[in-house]
Amino acid sequence: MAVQINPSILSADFSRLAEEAKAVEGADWLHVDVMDNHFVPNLTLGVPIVESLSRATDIPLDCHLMIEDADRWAPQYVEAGAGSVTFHAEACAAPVRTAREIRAKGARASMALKPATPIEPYEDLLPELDMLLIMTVEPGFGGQAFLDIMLPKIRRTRELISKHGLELWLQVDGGVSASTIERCAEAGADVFVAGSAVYGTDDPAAAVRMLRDQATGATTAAGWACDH
Ligand SMILES: O=C(CO)[C@H](O)[C@H](O)COP(=O)(O)O
Repeated sequence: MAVQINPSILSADFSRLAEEAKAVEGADWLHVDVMDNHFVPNLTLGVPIVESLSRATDIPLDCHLMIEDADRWAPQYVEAGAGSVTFHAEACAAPVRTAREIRAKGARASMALKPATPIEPYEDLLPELDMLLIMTVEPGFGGQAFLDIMLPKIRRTRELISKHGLELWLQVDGGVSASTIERCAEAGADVFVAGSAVYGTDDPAAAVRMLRDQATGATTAAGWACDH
């Protein structure tokens, strides 16, 4: 699979979301950060805004639910127009049932792990998922420094994906920029969320292209791109 770059609207201007979506034309997905001020200490947006945004852009929505009670809410984001819904392992009582519900409603099912949550207890669940998100910052805010200590977890997850022969996408989110994306790609990530590194520039579409070129180069050099 070719690498994918998903700009995070957490760093966009929330009063102009439709225009901000147009500013990243060429991006693979638009990463929508849903925060409830309980699971994370920040509050952003919910179902009605996702519904409006899905009508305002042709870029598919990659909704990252940083909320409690994810089992209850995840299917509603599919109904609101999300093409991919990510729930947190730490906030989901029944990840298999929730992933199956997301898929049954026609979206891609994804699970996220906070930095302190290991991948190993979830190995048997991986076939139920279309994507695994490894947080490379503590979730809640954009503009944080990338956590290098997550690179071994990315490597171990890539090895598990290869071991089981899965078509699972491996996403990283938090502090992904021109100076960190190559390390993530070398470690095995293939879907990259970037907020400030895209929306913090004068030309967000050009930033997407540059990040894509860097990640593609690093993935090819690492030599694992062709086997999945
Ligand atoms: O999920 C998130 C924070 O919880 C954001 O998607 C992430 O932090 C993106 O912002 P940046 O690229 O500036 O780190």
